[in-house]
Amino acid sequence: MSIIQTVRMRSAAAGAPAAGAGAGDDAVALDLRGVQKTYDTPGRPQVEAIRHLDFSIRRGELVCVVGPSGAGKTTLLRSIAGLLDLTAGEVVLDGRVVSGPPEGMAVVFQEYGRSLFPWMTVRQNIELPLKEKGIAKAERRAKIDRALEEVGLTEAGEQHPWQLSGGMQQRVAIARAIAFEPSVLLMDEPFAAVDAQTRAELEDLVRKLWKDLGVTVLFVTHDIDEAVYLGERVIVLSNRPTVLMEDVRVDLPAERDQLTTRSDPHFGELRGHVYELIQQAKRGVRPDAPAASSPQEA
Ligand SMILES: Nc1ncnc2c1ncn2[C@@H]1O[C@H](COP(=O)(O)OP(=O)(O)OP(=O)(O)O)[C@@H](O)[C@H]1O
Repeated sequence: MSIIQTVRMRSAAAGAPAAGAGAGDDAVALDLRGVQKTYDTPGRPQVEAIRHLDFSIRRGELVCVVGPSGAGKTTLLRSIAGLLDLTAGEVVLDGRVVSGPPEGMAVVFQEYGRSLFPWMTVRQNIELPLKEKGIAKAERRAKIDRALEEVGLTEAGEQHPWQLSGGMQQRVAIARAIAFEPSVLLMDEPFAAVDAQTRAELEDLVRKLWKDLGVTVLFVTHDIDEAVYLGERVIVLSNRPTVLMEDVRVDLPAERDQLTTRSDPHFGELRGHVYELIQQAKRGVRPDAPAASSPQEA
């Protein structure tokens, strides 16, 4: 997906207030209520991607989503981002039903190379959505400075993306997202295309930003270790059509680092548990499967 789509996402109008909004829970940033998505392409068989998803994310939480390949992770993310029409249910962001790309959301995609404009400097790339939002120049400058500092790229502002490493480019994409000060930051396998060492650094950057800025993060990944290392919760999806396998609470200490956390026996237990859930999901075990009938009933 391109930055153009990302920028448009941010500038479109927010949806209508959700039923019960106002009396709602201020602590909930994102609420999925009975979300269903079936792709219905004329001339092609229907694809039921999401059968039923209900979960919420509290303000300031960092939640990861994992699931087997083809489970519907991207469909889920695009549904939350207001890029797909749902078949049923609703996504509620800050008490408002998402009916198109919402104002308070920013997305970081895997393909940093395609999401940054190569002819613009790093600062100009970060500035673009701020301009779209109508923020005055002095304030834009301050927000860009802070975002660059947060991602450790203060010196790179006048460079172009193609002059930077892949990891640095992804930092620029993250800086652009946080400069915008979204209510919810969606990250779609953002580190899948970088080397292992850079990936570890970027994971630590996400934890740091999350703590510094208090932003709510929904992070989709294929990587079970990454999900457990980063998240306060890991939402495990079933195979397609998707339902929730389990919402796993990651009760590891808030202070995490690559060495200590990953060698914590409890990290190993959590990792093993999520791994086992994914293996079950791949075998077709799912919570909504009808219970096997007893011989008497057969
Ligand atoms: N535009 C579309 N039209 C029809 N079917 C689609 C469309 N997009 C996705 N699908 C189907 O929906 C299902 C879920 O796809 P999705 O890309 O959301 O899964 P995923 O979990 O992100 O996959 P992966 O782990 O491989 O990235 C798949 O069967 C896919 O083929």
